Amino acid sequence: MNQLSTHNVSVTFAGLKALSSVTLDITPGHISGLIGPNGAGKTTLVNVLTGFQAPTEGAIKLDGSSLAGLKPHQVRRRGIARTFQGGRLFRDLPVIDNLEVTGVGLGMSRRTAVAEAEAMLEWIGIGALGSRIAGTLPYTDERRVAIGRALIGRPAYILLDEPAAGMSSHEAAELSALVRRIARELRCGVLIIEHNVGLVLGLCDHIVVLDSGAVIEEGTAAAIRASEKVRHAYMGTAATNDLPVAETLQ
Ligand SMILES: Nc1ncnc2c1ncn2[C@@H]1O[C@H](COP(=O)(O)OP(=O)(O)OP(=O)(O)O)[C@@H](O)[C@H]1O
Repeated sequence: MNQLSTHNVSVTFAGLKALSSVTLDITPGHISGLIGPNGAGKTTLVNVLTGFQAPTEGAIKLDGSSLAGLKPHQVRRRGIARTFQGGRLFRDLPVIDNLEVTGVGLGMSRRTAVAEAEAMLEWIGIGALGSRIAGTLPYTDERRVAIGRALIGRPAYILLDEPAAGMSSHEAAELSALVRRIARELRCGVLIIEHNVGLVLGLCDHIVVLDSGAVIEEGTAAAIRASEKVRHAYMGTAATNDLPVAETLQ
Protein backbone atom coordinates (compact mmCIF):
# COMPACT_ATOMS: atom_id res chain seq x y z
CA MET A 1 0.00 0.00 0.00
CA ASN A 2 1.34 3.43 -0.92
CA GLN A 3 1.67 5.34 2.33
CA LEU A 4 3.94 7.56 4.35
CA SER A 5 3.71 6.48 7.98
CA THR A 6 5.09 6.88 11.44
CA HIS A 7 4.89 3.87 13.77
CA ASN A 8 5.04 4.52 17.51
CA VAL A 9 7.41 7.45 17.03
CA SER A 10 8.79 9.13 20.12
CA VAL A 11 11.20 12.05 20.32
CA THR A 12 12.86 13.13 23.56
CA PHE A 13 14.77 16.40 23.92
CA ALA A 14 16.93 16.37 27.06
CA GLY A 15 14.26 14.66 29.13
CA LEU A 16 11.29 16.43 27.49
CA LYS A 17 9.08 14.05 25.54
CA ALA A 18 8.11 16.10 22.47
CA LEU A 19 6.44 13.08 20.81
CA SER A 20 5.11 10.03 22.54
CA SER A 21 4.41 6.89 20.50
CA VAL A 22 2.77 8.65 17.55
CA THR A 23 1.36 6.52 14.72
CA LEU A 24 0.02 8.29 11.64
CA ASP A 25 -0.54 7.48 7.96
CA ILE A 26 -0.55 9.86 5.00
CA THR A 27 -2.07 8.53 1.77
CA PRO A 28 -1.69 9.78 -1.83
CA GLY A 29 -4.63 11.93 -2.91
CA HIS A 30 -5.80 12.48 0.68
CA ILE A 31 -5.54 15.53 2.93
CA SER A 32 -4.61 14.86 6.53
CA GLY A 33 -4.60 17.53 9.21
CA LEU A 34 -2.47 17.81 12.32
CA ILE A 35 -3.71 20.13 15.04
CA GLY A 36 -2.97 20.72 18.69
CA PRO A 37 -2.12 23.52 21.10
CA ASN A 38 1.26 25.30 21.10
CA GLY A 39 4.11 22.94 21.92
CA ALA A 40 2.02 19.82 21.16
CA GLY A 41 4.77 18.40 18.92
CA LYS A 42 3.37 19.16 15.46
CA THR A 43 6.52 20.64 13.91
CA THR A 44 8.63 17.94 15.56
CA LEU A 45 6.51 15.32 13.78
CA VAL A 46 7.03 17.03 10.41
CA ASN A 47 10.76 17.23 11.17
CA VAL A 48 10.80 13.48 11.87
CA LEU A 49 8.92 12.70 8.63
CA THR A 50 11.36 14.75 6.56
CA GLY A 51 14.74 13.69 8.01
CA PHE A 52 15.34 16.91 9.99
CA GLN A 53 14.95 15.08 13.30
CA ALA A 54 15.80 11.46 14.11
CA PRO A 55 13.19 9.68 16.21
CA THR A 56 14.33 8.49 19.64
CA GLU A 57 12.11 5.44 19.14
CA GLY A 58 9.82 4.12 16.41
CA ALA A 59 9.90 3.90 12.62
CA ILE A 60 9.18 6.12 9.61
CA LYS A 61 8.16 4.21 6.51
CA LEU A 62 7.55 5.07 2.90
CA ASP A 63 5.54 2.42 1.07
CA GLY A 64 6.66 -0.07 3.73
CA SER A 65 10.42 0.75 3.53
CA SER A 66 12.21 2.40 6.43
CA LEU A 67 13.50 5.95 6.02
CA ALA A 68 15.76 5.62 9.08
CA GLY A 69 19.02 7.55 8.86
CA LEU A 70 18.17 9.46 5.66
CA LYS A 71 19.18 13.12 5.46
CA PRO A 72 16.56 15.75 4.52
CA HIS A 73 17.77 15.99 0.89
CA GLN A 74 17.60 12.19 0.57
CA VAL A 75 14.05 12.16 1.94
CA ARG A 76 13.15 14.91 -0.55
CA ARG A 77 14.52 12.82 -3.42
CA ARG A 78 12.26 9.99 -2.32
CA GLY A 79 9.29 12.25 -2.99
CA ILE A 80 8.54 13.77 0.42
CA ALA A 81 8.53 17.59 0.35
CA ARG A 82 7.74 20.18 2.99
CA THR A 83 7.26 23.86 3.58
CA PHE A 84 8.49 25.69 6.66
CA GLN A 85 6.88 28.13 9.04
CA GLY A 86 7.84 31.51 7.61
CA GLY A 87 8.54 30.28 4.08
CA ARG A 88 12.36 30.17 4.07
CA LEU A 89 12.70 31.37 0.48
CA PHE A 90 15.97 32.72 -0.91
CA ARG A 91 14.79 36.27 -0.43
CA ASP A 92 17.35 37.95 -2.70
CA LEU A 93 16.64 35.69 -5.68
CA PRO A 94 13.82 35.94 -8.23
CA VAL A 95 10.89 33.63 -7.65
CA ILE A 96 11.72 31.49 -10.69
CA ASP A 97 15.28 30.93 -9.39
CA ASN A 98 13.93 29.77 -6.03
CA LEU A 99 12.11 26.96 -7.84
CA GLU A 100 14.89 26.30 -10.34
CA VAL A 101 17.50 25.80 -7.59
CA THR A 102 15.30 23.11 -6.07
CA GLY A 103 14.94 21.34 -9.42
CA VAL A 104 18.72 21.38 -9.96
CA GLY A 105 19.19 20.09 -6.40
CA LEU A 106 16.90 17.20 -7.30
CA GLY A 107 19.15 16.31 -10.23
CA MET A 108 17.39 18.10 -13.12
CA SER A 109 19.35 19.93 -15.84
CA ARG A 110 19.01 23.72 -15.56
CA ARG A 111 16.86 23.76 -18.66
CA THR A 112 14.48 21.13 -17.30
CA ALA A 113 14.44 22.84 -13.90
CA VAL A 114 13.46 26.20 -15.45
CA ALA A 115 10.72 24.57 -17.54
CA GLU A 116 9.42 22.73 -14.49
CA ALA A 117 9.55 25.93 -12.41
CA GLU A 118 7.61 27.89 -15.02
CA ALA A 119 5.02 25.13 -15.37
CA MET A 120 4.56 24.94 -11.60
CA LEU A 121 4.10 28.70 -11.18
CA GLU A 122 1.50 28.63 -13.97
CA TRP A 123 -0.28 25.67 -12.40
CA ILE A 124 -0.52 27.53 -9.10
CA GLY A 125 -1.73 30.66 -10.88
CA ILE A 126 1.27 32.87 -10.11
CA GLY A 127 3.08 32.66 -13.45
CA ALA A 128 3.35 36.47 -13.54
CA LEU A 129 5.49 36.49 -10.39
CA GLY A 130 8.46 34.59 -11.85
CA SER A 131 10.78 37.58 -12.23
CA ARG A 132 9.89 39.22 -8.90
CA ILE A 133 12.50 39.17 -6.13
CA ALA A 134 11.13 36.73 -3.56
CA GLY A 135 11.78 39.00 -0.59
CA THR A 136 9.58 41.77 -2.05
CA LEU A 137 6.45 39.64 -2.34
CA PRO A 138 3.41 40.06 -0.14
CA TYR A 139 3.24 37.41 2.54
CA THR A 140 0.51 35.32 0.89
CA ASP A 141 2.33 35.18 -2.45
CA GLU A 142 5.48 34.17 -0.61
CA ARG A 143 3.54 31.26 0.86
CA ARG A 144 2.31 30.17 -2.56
CA VAL A 145 5.84 30.34 -3.95
CA ALA A 146 7.04 28.17 -1.04
CA ILE A 147 4.36 25.61 -1.92
CA GLY A 148 5.36 25.78 -5.60
CA ARG A 149 8.96 25.15 -4.65
CA ALA A 150 7.93 22.13 -2.58
CA LEU A 151 6.00 20.75 -5.58
CA ILE A 152 9.04 20.82 -7.92
CA GLY A 153 9.84 17.27 -8.99
CA ARG A 154 6.20 16.26 -8.31
CA PRO A 155 6.64 14.75 -4.84
CA ALA A 156 4.23 12.02 -3.76
CA TYR A 157 3.78 13.74 -0.37
CA ILE A 158 3.80 17.35 0.78
CA LEU A 159 3.84 18.48 4.41
CA LEU A 160 2.68 22.06 5.01
CA ASP A 161 3.72 23.70 8.30
CA GLU A 162 1.25 26.46 9.15
CA PRO A 163 0.72 27.66 5.56
CA ALA A 164 -2.22 29.92 6.51
CA ALA A 165 -0.51 31.75 9.39
CA GLY A 166 -1.27 35.46 9.12
CA MET A 167 -3.77 35.06 6.27
CA SER A 168 -7.19 36.69 6.09
CA SER A 169 -10.20 34.37 5.82
CA HIS A 170 -10.39 35.08 2.08
CA GLU A 171 -6.71 34.22 1.60
CA ALA A 172 -7.09 31.10 3.74
CA ALA A 173 -10.02 29.99 1.52
CA GLU A 174 -7.82 30.42 -1.56
CA LEU A 175 -5.11 28.39 0.13
CA SER A 176 -7.64 25.63 0.90
CA ALA A 177 -8.63 25.53 -2.77
CA LEU A 178 -4.97 25.17 -3.77
CA VAL A 179 -4.41 22.36 -1.26
CA ARG A 180 -7.47 20.53 -2.63
CA ARG A 181 -6.05 20.79 -6.17
CA ILE A 182 -2.69 19.45 -4.94
CA ALA A 183 -4.43 16.35 -3.57
CA ARG A 184 -6.95 15.82 -6.39
CA GLU A 185 -5.00 16.87 -9.49
CA LEU A 186 -1.43 15.96 -8.49
CA ARG A 187 -2.55 12.95 -6.39
CA CYS A 188 -0.24 14.13 -3.63
CA GLY A 189 -0.67 12.97 -0.06
CA VAL A 190 -0.97 16.16 2.02
CA LEU A 191 -0.32 16.72 5.71
CA ILE A 192 -1.27 20.19 6.89
CA ILE A 193 -0.38 21.62 10.29
CA GLU A 194 -2.52 24.61 11.19
CA HIS A 195 -3.54 26.70 14.16
CA ASN A 196 -6.56 27.70 12.07
CA VAL A 197 -8.70 24.76 13.18
CA GLY A 198 -11.67 25.94 11.10
CA LEU A 199 -9.57 25.61 7.95
CA VAL A 200 -8.45 22.10 8.94
CA LEU A 201 -11.99 20.97 9.76
CA GLY A 202 -13.23 22.25 6.39
CA LEU A 203 -10.39 20.81 4.34
CA CYS A 204 -9.11 17.53 5.72
CA ASP A 205 -10.28 13.96 5.10
CA HIS A 206 -8.67 12.83 8.34
CA ILE A 207 -7.48 14.84 11.34
CA VAL A 208 -5.01 13.90 14.08
CA VAL A 209 -4.96 15.88 17.32
CA LEU A 210 -1.76 16.05 19.34
CA ASP A 211 -1.49 17.27 22.91
CA SER A 212 1.77 17.20 24.88
CA GLY A 213 3.31 14.92 22.26
CA ALA A 214 0.58 12.26 22.25
CA VAL A 215 -2.32 11.59 19.87
CA ILE A 216 -5.43 12.33 21.91
CA GLU A 217 -7.97 11.99 19.08
CA GLU A 218 -8.22 11.27 15.37
CA GLY A 219 -10.96 10.97 12.81
CA THR A 220 -13.17 12.99 10.49
CA ALA A 221 -14.00 16.65 11.06
CA ALA A 222 -17.33 15.58 12.58
CA ALA A 223 -15.58 13.30 15.06
CA ILE A 224 -13.10 16.02 16.03
CA ARG A 225 -15.86 18.59 16.46
CA ALA A 226 -17.73 16.21 18.76
CA SER A 227 -14.68 15.28 20.84
CA GLU A 228 -14.67 16.32 24.48
CA LYS A 229 -10.96 15.51 24.68
CA VAL A 230 -10.17 17.97 21.89
CA ARG A 231 -12.33 20.66 23.39
CA HIS A 232 -10.63 20.12 26.71
CA ALA A 233 -7.12 20.27 25.21
CA TYR A 234 -7.91 23.62 23.58
CA MET A 235 -9.83 24.98 26.53
CA GLY A 236 -6.68 24.86 28.62
CA THR A 237 -5.13 27.43 26.29
CA ALA A 238 -8.25 29.45 25.48
CA ALA A 239 -7.34 32.23 27.88
CA THR A 240 -4.12 32.93 25.98
CA ASN A 241 -3.96 32.77 22.21
CA ASP A 242 -6.28 29.97 21.10
CA LEU A 243 -9.61 31.66 21.81
CA PRO A 244 -10.69 31.67 18.13
CA VAL A 245 -9.97 27.95 18.09
CA ALA A 246 -12.20 27.29 21.06
CA GLU A 247 -14.96 29.28 19.35
CA THR A 248 -14.52 27.29 16.15
CA LEU A 249 -15.01 24.07 18.04
CA GLN A 250 -18.31 25.07 19.62
N1 LIG B 1 15.29 21.23 19.08
C1 LIG B 1 14.61 21.21 20.23
N2 LIG B 1 15.25 21.12 21.42
C2 LIG B 1 14.57 21.10 22.59
N3 LIG B 1 13.22 21.14 22.68
C3 LIG B 1 12.53 21.24 21.53
C4 LIG B 1 13.17 21.28 20.25
N4 LIG B 1 12.20 21.38 19.29
C5 LIG B 1 11.04 21.40 19.94
N5 LIG B 1 11.23 21.32 21.28
C6 LIG B 1 10.17 21.26 22.30
O1 LIG B 1 9.34 20.17 21.96
C7 LIG B 1 7.97 20.48 22.20
C8 LIG B 1 7.17 20.37 20.89
O2 LIG B 1 7.56 21.45 20.02
P1 LIG B 1 6.95 21.63 18.57
O3 LIG B 1 7.62 22.84 17.99
O4 LIG B 1 7.05 20.36 17.82
O5 LIG B 1 5.44 21.93 18.90
P2 LIG B 1 4.31 22.53 17.94
O6 LIG B 1 3.07 21.75 18.21
O7 LIG B 1 4.79 22.57 16.53
O8 LIG B 1 4.18 24.00 18.52
P3 LIG B 1 3.67 25.38 17.83
O9 LIG B 1 2.23 25.18 17.53
O10 LIG B 1 3.89 26.38 18.91
O11 LIG B 1 4.53 25.59 16.60
C9 LIG B 1 7.95 21.89 22.80
O12 LIG B 1 7.93 21.76 24.20
C10 LIG B 1 9.25 22.48 22.31
O13 LIG B 1 9.72 23.47 23.20
